[in-house]
Amino acid sequence: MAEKNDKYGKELDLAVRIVHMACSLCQKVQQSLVSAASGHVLAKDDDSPVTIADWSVQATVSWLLSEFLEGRSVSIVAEEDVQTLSKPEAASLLSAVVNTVNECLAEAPKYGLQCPKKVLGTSQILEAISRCNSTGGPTGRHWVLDPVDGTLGFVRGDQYAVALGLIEDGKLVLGVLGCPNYPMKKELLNYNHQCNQIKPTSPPSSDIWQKGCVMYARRGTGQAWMQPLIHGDTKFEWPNSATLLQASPVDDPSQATFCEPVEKANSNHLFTEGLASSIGLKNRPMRVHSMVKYAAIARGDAEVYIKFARSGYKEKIWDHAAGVVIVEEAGGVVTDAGGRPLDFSRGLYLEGLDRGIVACSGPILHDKIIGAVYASWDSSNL
Ligand SMILES: Nc1ncnc2c1ncn2[C@@H]1O[C@H](COP(=O)(O)OS(=O)(=O)O)[C@@H](OP(=O)(O)O)[C@H]1O
Ligand SMILES: [Mg+2]
Ligand SMILES: [Mg+2]
Ligand SMILES: [Mg+2]
Repeated sequence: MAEKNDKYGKELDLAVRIVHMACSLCQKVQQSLVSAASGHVLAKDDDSPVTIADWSVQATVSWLLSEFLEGRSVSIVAEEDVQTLSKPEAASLLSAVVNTVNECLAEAPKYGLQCPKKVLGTSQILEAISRCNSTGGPTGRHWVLDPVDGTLGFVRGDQYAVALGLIEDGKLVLGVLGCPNYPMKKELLNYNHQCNQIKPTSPPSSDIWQKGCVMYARRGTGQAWMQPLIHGDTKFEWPNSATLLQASPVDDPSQATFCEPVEKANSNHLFTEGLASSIGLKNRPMRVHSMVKYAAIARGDAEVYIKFARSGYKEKIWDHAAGVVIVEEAGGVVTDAGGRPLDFSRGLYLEGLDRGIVACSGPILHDKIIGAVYASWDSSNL
C-alpha cells in the first residue's frame, strides 16, 4: 500500500478501501439479480441498462469521498443521475437503493473507515448521487467514477468493474479498479469457446467466482498493485496484502491475445478481425465486458485491448480513467489509433480521439499494433 507521505498516498488509500466496499455491495446485488427471475433492471434513454447497484455505488462512493476529503466541495464526475430515481413510480427502487447504501456503509469499520453516525435518509442519498455532476476539465482535482462499468455484464451475472480515478489539472494521477468476478489467478478462468467470453471454471456460487480483485496505481510510480477482494461478511484485518502487477513481455503481435467489448454495437469486431488476420494472430479474442479488459492487460493475461466505437460515439472519461493509469504503470501503453495519449482534460468526453482506443502491454508491441491499424484502416477504406 502507498506510503502515507507520498503524493496522493492518502487519496489512494481511501479510494482502495472505498472500491473494496463498493465491490462487496455489487456482489450482493448481483447475487440477488441473478437468483431472482426479475430484478430492478431499467433501461436508460440510450437503452443501456442501469440497476440498484449503479446508483447505490455512486451514492456510497460520493458520501465516503465527501466525508473523508474536502466535504461537499469534492468534485466528482460520474455516470449516473437521479432523474429516474426521483420519479414517483420509482419509490420502491429508491427505497432499495437507500437500504443497499446503508447496509454497505454500516460495514465501513471493517475497512478501517467510520460509518455514518445515523442511517442516511432518502434525501441525503439522492443528494450524494446528484452531487457527482462535475464536468471535470483542465484545472483542479476531479474524481472520475464509473459505479458499475459493464452493467450489461453485471446483469448477465458476468464480468463488470467498479472504476475510480483521480485527475489533477487535466492529468490522470491515480486509478483503482475493482473486478469482483475476475479471479486473482488467470488459471481459474477458462474461455467459453462459443462466445469467447471470460467465464469462471466453476459456477457463480463457488468460492472461485467470488474471489475477485482490486487493482490500483499512482501515476509516475512505475508500479501497479493487486489485492484480493475482501468480503464484507468475512473476518479480516486491514491492510490487505498486495502483489505487484506486470504487463506481458510478449512483443510479437502474432503471439498476442486481443481483448475487445462483447457487444458488436460497442466496438467494430469486423475491423479487429481483419487486423488480427493481417498480423497472423493465433489466439482467439478475449471478449469481456467492462474495464476488466484493462485489468487483463495490466496483469499479463492479454496483450492488446482495442475499442473502436461506431463513428459519432464519444468515449466517456469514466470508461477509461482508472484502467489507463493502471495499464501504464504496469508497463503498458494506451493511446488513440493515431498513437496519441488519451486526453482527460476536456470534460466528460475523450475529445479529439482518433478513431478508437489501443491499449498494449508494452511500447514495442504498441508501435507494431499502431502500424498494423494504419495498414488495415487504409486497406479497409480502399
Ligand atoms: N454505442 C456504444 N459504443 C461504444 N461504447 C458504448 C456504447 N454504448 C455504451 N457504451 C459504453 O461502453 C461501456 C461498456 O463497454 P464494454 O467494453 O464493457 O462493452 S461490452 O459490454 O463488452 O460490449 C458502457 O459502460 P457502462 O454504461 O458503465 O456499462 C458504456 O459507457
Ligand atoms: Mg462504463
Ligand atoms: Mg457504468
Ligand atoms: Mg451505463
